[in-house]
Amino acid sequence: MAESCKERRAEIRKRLRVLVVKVGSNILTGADGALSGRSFSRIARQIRRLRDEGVRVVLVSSGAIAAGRERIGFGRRPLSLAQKQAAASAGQTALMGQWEKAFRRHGLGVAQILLTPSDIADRERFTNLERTVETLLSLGLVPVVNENDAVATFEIRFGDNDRLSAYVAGLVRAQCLLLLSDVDYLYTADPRIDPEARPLPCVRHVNDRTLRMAGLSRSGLGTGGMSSKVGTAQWANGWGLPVGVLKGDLPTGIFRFFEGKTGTLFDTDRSLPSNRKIWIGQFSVPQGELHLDAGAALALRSGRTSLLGRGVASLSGDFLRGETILLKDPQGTEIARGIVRKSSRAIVPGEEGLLVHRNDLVLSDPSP
Ligand SMILES: Nc1ncnc2c1ncn2[C@@H]1O[C@H](COP(=O)(O)OP(=O)(O)O)[C@@H](O)[C@H]1O
Ligand SMILES: N[C@@H](CCC(=O)OP(=O)(O)O)C(=O)O
Repeated sequence: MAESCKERRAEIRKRLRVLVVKVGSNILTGADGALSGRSFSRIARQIRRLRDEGVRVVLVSSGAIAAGRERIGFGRRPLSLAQKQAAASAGQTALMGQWEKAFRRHGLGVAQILLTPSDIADRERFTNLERTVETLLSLGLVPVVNENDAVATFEIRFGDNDRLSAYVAGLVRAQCLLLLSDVDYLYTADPRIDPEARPLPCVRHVNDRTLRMAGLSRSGLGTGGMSSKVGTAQWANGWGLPVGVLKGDLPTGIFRFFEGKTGTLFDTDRSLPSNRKIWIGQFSVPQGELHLDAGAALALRSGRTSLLGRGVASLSGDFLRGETILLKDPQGTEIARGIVRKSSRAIVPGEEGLLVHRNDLVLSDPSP
């Protein structure tokens, strides 16, 4: 492995205070599809060690649907959405039971959190959630997060836990996200299909080529496949979060990852913003737009000024004070996102007054 990649992992490890670990369904189940204790206990042991070394860990665990299939007797046959949701509901208790047992052996308690995208998009729910997770961590518990599959619909769902885990990492402002899978690296092609595929220890800029390597295939019980891990890494790297993909059922895999001995590091040279800025820039759903004049657009791009009403030429959408809006230049290009201090009804374009404070502004990436 190139020295710089190894050094980066050591650096991330040194700065690590909060880590999010996501565990895929495949490593939590045996060949028969039933939950199998081995990975649970290996992961719990490593998390205990991390905790002893001062790292707070939030777990995102898949496996509810796999566990529910077994419980209900669905086997491996394709399921309708309603059947999957029923399986998730029945399986979630079995899944938590396994985590509870595994962590108890190491003197740690667990706490369950089930999320839907609206819990993240709404500022108040997001901050409540943040407080809850923070309290759980300071009480020494391990939060175990999963999607609330029972209520999620096709339109309103994270879709897979790779993406959910990046949201959780933003929520707790983790310095790293680890995706534990049944494969030890991102390879140049799916290693189950192409025996010539080479492992990639370090990826610096995820691009279309990287996304193509992951293809569309996925293993037995997984939902997202490697492509959802690579897509998640691309998104998370974009706002400053390094992401690792590694094999999850090894006794000391997490430590070996940070020693540079296994796994792929999707690295970024951006520094991690505050979680408020992560929320504004990535997680919130903009409710409207302010169209700026050329002077205001230029000033805003410097990233150091607040937006005053006199720089606004027009607006669109129906938004409330405290919601997120897009700020666009006269050509219609998005410059930034920010939390607005007045509702759309109270704004008169061109009129004096603070509309978005610079602390509530996040500059958007210039389009490539
Ligand atoms: N380029 C690739 N490198 C590594 N694994 C790949 C690649 N392309 C496809 N895969 C497949 O992705 C699978 C992991 O994704 P997935 O089944 O969703 O697991 P999980 O349950 O851990 O989320 C691997 O088992 C592997 O066969
Ligand atoms: N919420 C689902 C997990 C969906 C999912 O992303 O699964 P995986 O690809 O195994 O991480 C469950 O608990 O079964």
